[in-house]
Amino acid sequence: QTITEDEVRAAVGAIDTEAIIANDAHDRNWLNYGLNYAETRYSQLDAIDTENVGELGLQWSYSLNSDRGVQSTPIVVDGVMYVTASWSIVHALDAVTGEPLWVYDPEVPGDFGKRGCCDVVNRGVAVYDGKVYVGAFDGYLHAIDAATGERVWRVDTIENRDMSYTITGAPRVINGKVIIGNGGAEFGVRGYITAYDTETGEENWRWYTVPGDPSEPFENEAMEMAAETWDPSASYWEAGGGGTVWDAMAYDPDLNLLYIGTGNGSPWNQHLRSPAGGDNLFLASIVALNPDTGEYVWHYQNTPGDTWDYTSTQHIILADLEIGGEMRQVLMQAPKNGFFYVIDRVTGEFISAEPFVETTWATAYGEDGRPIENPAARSKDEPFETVPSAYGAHNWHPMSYNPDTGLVYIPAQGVPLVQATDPNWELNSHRPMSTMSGVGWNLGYLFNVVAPEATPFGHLLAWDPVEQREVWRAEYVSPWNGGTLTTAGNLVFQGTADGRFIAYNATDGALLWQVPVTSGVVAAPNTWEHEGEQYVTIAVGWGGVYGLMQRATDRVGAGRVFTFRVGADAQMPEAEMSMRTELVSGVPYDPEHISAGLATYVSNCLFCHGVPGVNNGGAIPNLGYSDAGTLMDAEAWVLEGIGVDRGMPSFADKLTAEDVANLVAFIQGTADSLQPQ
Ligand SMILES: O=C(O)c1cc(C(=O)O)c2c(n1)C(=O)C(=O)c1cc(C(=O)O)[nH]c1-2
Ligand SMILES: [Ca+2]
Repeated sequence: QTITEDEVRAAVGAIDTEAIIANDAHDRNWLNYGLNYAETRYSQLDAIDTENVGELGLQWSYSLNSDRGVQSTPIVVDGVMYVTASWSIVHALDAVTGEPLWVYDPEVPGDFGKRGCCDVVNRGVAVYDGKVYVGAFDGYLHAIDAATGERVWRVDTIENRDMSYTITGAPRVINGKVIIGNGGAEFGVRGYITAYDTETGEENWRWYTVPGDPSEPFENEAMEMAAETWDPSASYWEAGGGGTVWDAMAYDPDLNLLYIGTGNGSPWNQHLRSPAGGDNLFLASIVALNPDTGEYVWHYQNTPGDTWDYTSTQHIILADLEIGGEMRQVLMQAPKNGFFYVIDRVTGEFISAEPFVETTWATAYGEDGRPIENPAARSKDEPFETVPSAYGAHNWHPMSYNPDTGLVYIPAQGVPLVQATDPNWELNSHRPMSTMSGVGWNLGYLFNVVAPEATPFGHLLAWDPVEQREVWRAEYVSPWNGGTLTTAGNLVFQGTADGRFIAYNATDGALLWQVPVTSGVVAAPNTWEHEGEQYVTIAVGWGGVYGLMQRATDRVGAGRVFTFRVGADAQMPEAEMSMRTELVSGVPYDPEHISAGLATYVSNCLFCHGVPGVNNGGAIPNLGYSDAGTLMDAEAWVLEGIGVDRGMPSFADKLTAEDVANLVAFIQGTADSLQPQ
């Protein structure tokens, strides 16, 4: 090992708010989830450029020992790397050699997996004053000694553990406070964001995104204002209201403003949530807060009265752009709803919004900053195919902004879905694991009662935010490609759903270098310098909400971190695991049990395992491709909980041995019907 505990202590001990800001002068370290507080993911390092990028070779790779989604952007401080795997496990590595320094497991119970909508993922850590901070999937925020990996403190961020709150996002540290939001709006929660003292873990402030029980006093004036935009007769607040702050944050130190993105409503369907309509503040909005006090400063709502899971939690980037001959301090966002926004970050004033993919829910934005909606898109009486769908035209996968090219590099996509109002939805009938709840999603919609017409796609989109137009694109075979990094070497780096890591020319999109990695990629790469040498790192591991059930490559290796350097020549590893590609056969069953098994399957298994044999699964196995032994052992999996550590809950208090026999009949029967005759 080349790095000592004292060296780590000194390096991370020197990180404070000023040090994060000072790193902007050279970008040698990667100190914040999005590199800097502006979250540009543009590095000034230029030793790797369009001339020599083709000579990148493997410096090292490191197994994260995980089989679910890896979404982490590593943090790098003076040659020490902190990267997270699924289940929020933190790995500290020597960044130059890939040797582990320590591993910290926050011990998220496997049973907690069912409380998240979208895989047991984690997007990374924050570092500050000698400590590493991770928000664990079960809602605890941990402070860890950066040198030893010992826990310093742990706090519970969840105010009501009967509700399905989680954490997937990376914390940010500003002015001595560590700030984190939660996920959970698919299940029914009330969104908020909380700041804790970095030293002690003591709560400094909490800001709710939507109003609560109207019989209680409002927490602040912002909540009073927000309440006027909800149907006062509705009991939305009993379902939580939604608005979770599950990913994006950015900070402007000069304005001392923290920008957050808020999520969708709980339930999704606005006819059920707030029948009289209204904007339903602060759902699907960008909100500016004072990071010292948590006080509201301004907001801009991208999607008024959200009913489509059009979260505005997608990446926010701060930049200064010349618009109409004037320099403007702006923020940029490409949220799920398919429009690219440029907003004045001082005042919240709307500057422009244009579609970066096809959009059917709205055609354009008016000068007032409101969408011109297609009235059919709210699917009140008839199903409607919204484009984009709830998967988003762009999801959490970080974009990047290169001030040299003036372009934003967006992982854009389309995943077709048709939404129809669920006539049988009842408030709070859907709690985690309740009967007929799927796994507890609480949306108020049915999906694909009519087949969608759109075709799925994924591409890397280079977008000019001033002119609001596409400049170039790179097409992929599938949606759900990784986040992007751009550099002063005139490069864009991105990993793909089909398991490649690619470098493009940032100006024109020419593909300059690519290498196959051990599984599909969803995370964003980073770059950093140590002792005069520039490195590029990507954490690989297929998963996240689309990746749970679908995949675009047969390579399904464990989560793994890869670091590249010009001239390095370590051997690229092979994928350790491969998928079974034969349908299950030979498991005995009674054909009369198939139809009962179908009903049980749809309400308990479908949401994660998909339709047996229809495609070969993603991070969660498709049971149509089980081996016969596993299926014969179904009672152990379903009733005895042998898979709990891997996230497969026990259904012992919900299903019987007879139900399991029916499930087996349905799975084997379906596989038999799909066998070529
Ligand atoms: O409403 C929420 O609270 C919430 C949370 C999360 C999450 O925490 O990961 C996702 C979403 N929504 C969501 O809508 C979504 O598409 C999504 C994708 C992913 C992922 O990790 O792949 N997470 C989430
Ligand atoms: Ca959501």
